[in-house]
Amino acid sequence: MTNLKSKIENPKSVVILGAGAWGAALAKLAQINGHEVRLWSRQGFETMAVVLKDADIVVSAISMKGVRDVASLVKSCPLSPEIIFVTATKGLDPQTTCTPSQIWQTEFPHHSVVVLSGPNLSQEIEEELPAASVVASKNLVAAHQVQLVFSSSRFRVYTNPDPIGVELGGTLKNVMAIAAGVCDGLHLGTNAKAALVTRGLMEMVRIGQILGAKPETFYGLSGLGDLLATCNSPLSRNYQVGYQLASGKTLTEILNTLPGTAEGVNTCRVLMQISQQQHITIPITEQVYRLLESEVTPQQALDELMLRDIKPEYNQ
Ligand SMILES: NC(=O)C1=CN([C@@H]2O[C@H](COP(=O)(O)OP(=O)(O)OC[C@H]3O[C@@H](n4cnc5c(N)ncnc54)[C@H](OP(=O)(O)O)[C@@H]3O)[C@@H](O)[C@H]2O)C=CC1
Ligand SMILES: O=C(CO)COP(=O)(O)O
Repeated sequence: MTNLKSKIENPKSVVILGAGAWGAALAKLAQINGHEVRLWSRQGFETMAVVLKDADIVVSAISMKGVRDVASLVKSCPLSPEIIFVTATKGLDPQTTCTPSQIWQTEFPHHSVVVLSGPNLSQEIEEELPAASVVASKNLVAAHQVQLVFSSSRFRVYTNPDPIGVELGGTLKNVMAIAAGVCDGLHLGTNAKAALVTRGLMEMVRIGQILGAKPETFYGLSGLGDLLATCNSPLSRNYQVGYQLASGKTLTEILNTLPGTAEGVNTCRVLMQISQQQHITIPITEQVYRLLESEVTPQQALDELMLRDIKPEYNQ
């Protein structure tokens, strides 16, 4: 355990890849802790090689669609063997169904890869409101290094030894946040929302276990915590997608005006591929998918869920 009140004795050189909402918020968190921070964006003037020079920690806050390209660009640059990679992306690769950390680990098999995920709506972090998050890795020494970089009196960071569970918690909840937005957009009430989020969590655990996550991880900050944040906040872009679908807008109209990325849209499609390959029952995800594909209306999606076969709460 480390006493945070002691001043930072070992400032790191931190590179943040992606200058979107989350990259900018993470850069600010590391900067206020006294670390040297450089932000890379594909729209910036500095080359990746220049930005990465002497980096200790490289944080990817790129949206899922750019992760593969950015990881191979990083691979083409000279790198210290000591660099720790941190991934903060909450998505799944449509081509391979891999998580972002699996992509980074495959590209950099000799480096430590740490997942950072939690209930962290970037606007609240920018407003300096208190929040907590999780850093997870097979290498807990590396996770602790990253914990030190970001921990402060307003950002409390925990370590966790289940990177795939922590990563999937943050990724799968985006689909549930779309469903929660629909629920609120249809004014279905608090009971309906509680049922949706609870059954959604069970669905997340079911998928997560098959993909190698520990069930208990989903009851922590990166699972239940992020589910509560994004299913209840209009700041969540995924929630906004659902809310606006319920108000009759098309997905194209919504995405054209949405500020930033709603990863749940792509994640939902990838989860349908996974559920077909692995025969996993994911009724809520399936209805969100059908809604996104305009195969059902919000009301029809609700009816489909309510009229499924009745069954015991556990061991469906
Ligand atoms: N915002 C939030 O509250 C949180 C977001 N996240 C996750 O972080 C990730 C980023 O989210 P957020 O910052 O909000 O999204 P934004 O849409 O604000 O930013 C996305 C970033 O990814 C970059 N990017 C996208 N495609 C490429 C590409 N092909 N090559 C290089 N860069 C690319 C964008 O660059 P450009 O600007 O040039 O398009 C931009 O810097 C998502 O996976 C999200 O789920 C996680 C926790 C909190
Ligand atoms: O992941 C997030 C908060 O933890 C951000 O949610 P959205 O991507 O839905 O805005």
